[in-house]
Amino acid sequence: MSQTVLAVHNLVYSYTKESNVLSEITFDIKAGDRVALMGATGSGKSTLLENLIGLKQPKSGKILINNIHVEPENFAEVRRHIGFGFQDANDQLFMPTILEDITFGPRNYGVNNAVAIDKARHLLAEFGLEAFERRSAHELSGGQRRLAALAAILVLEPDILILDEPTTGLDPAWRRKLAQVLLNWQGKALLVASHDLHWLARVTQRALVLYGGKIAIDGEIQPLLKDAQRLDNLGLPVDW
Ligand SMILES: Nc1ncnc2c1ncn2[C@@H]1O[C@H](COP(=O)(O)OP(=O)(O)OP(=O)(O)O)[C@@H](O)[C@H]1O
Repeated sequence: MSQTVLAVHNLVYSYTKESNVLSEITFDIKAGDRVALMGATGSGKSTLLENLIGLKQPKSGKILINNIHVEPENFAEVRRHIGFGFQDANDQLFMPTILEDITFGPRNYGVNNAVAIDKARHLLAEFGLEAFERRSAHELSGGQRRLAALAAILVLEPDILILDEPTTGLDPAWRRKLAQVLLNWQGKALLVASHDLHWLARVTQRALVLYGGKIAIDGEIQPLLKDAQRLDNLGLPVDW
């Protein structure tokens, strides 16, 4: 049986004393699982993702990554297992060149510079960005920046990749390119929050849907996306 990479038990989170944004959130993600996190605007997707990586602290409940509690004393260790892509790729690219951005993480973890460069170049070639390695992030298009940020995450070989709205601002060709990159990245766990239902249907197999602060659905994505009425009831009308 596949190893559980992420386990969430009864997570509760609130911004205010009056009400909880998330409650009774329980689910597991195993190695090889490809999971879509869906929900209407304001349903709590980003809040949940930020709890998973320790940027926010739950009011109660447990989060385990590879059996390690996501708690302040373990953050450094836990973050070695997680790759997190922010909504804004600019948050992840800050070095003078893309090559330095991608090698920054491995070098920080003590990987030999030549090995780090080799890995980075391999990813740049896979993503079709090899000609841009000496450019800085602000000299790239939005789509190129997004893939460069993804390369900076994947170079660390995380056990779980967590992405928040990765297709925002991408045209159909770049949405397809991003999907192909993620489909080639097999065997590891993927959790991706998005409003882009058609794109999610190509990249993931399972849907977690947040509604009313809870997980309303945890099941196969394909039948759900064919059920327009159900999606509508969950605040996810199709083709709007
Ligand atoms: N810093 C904050 N203080 C108070 N409430 C907040 C804060 N950040 C978010 N919220 C509220 O928490 C709820 C969940 O927000 P969140 O950003 O997690 O939703 P989301 O599903 O990611 O939305 P979107 O699809 O628009 O990105 C919303 O009602 C939002 O207004």
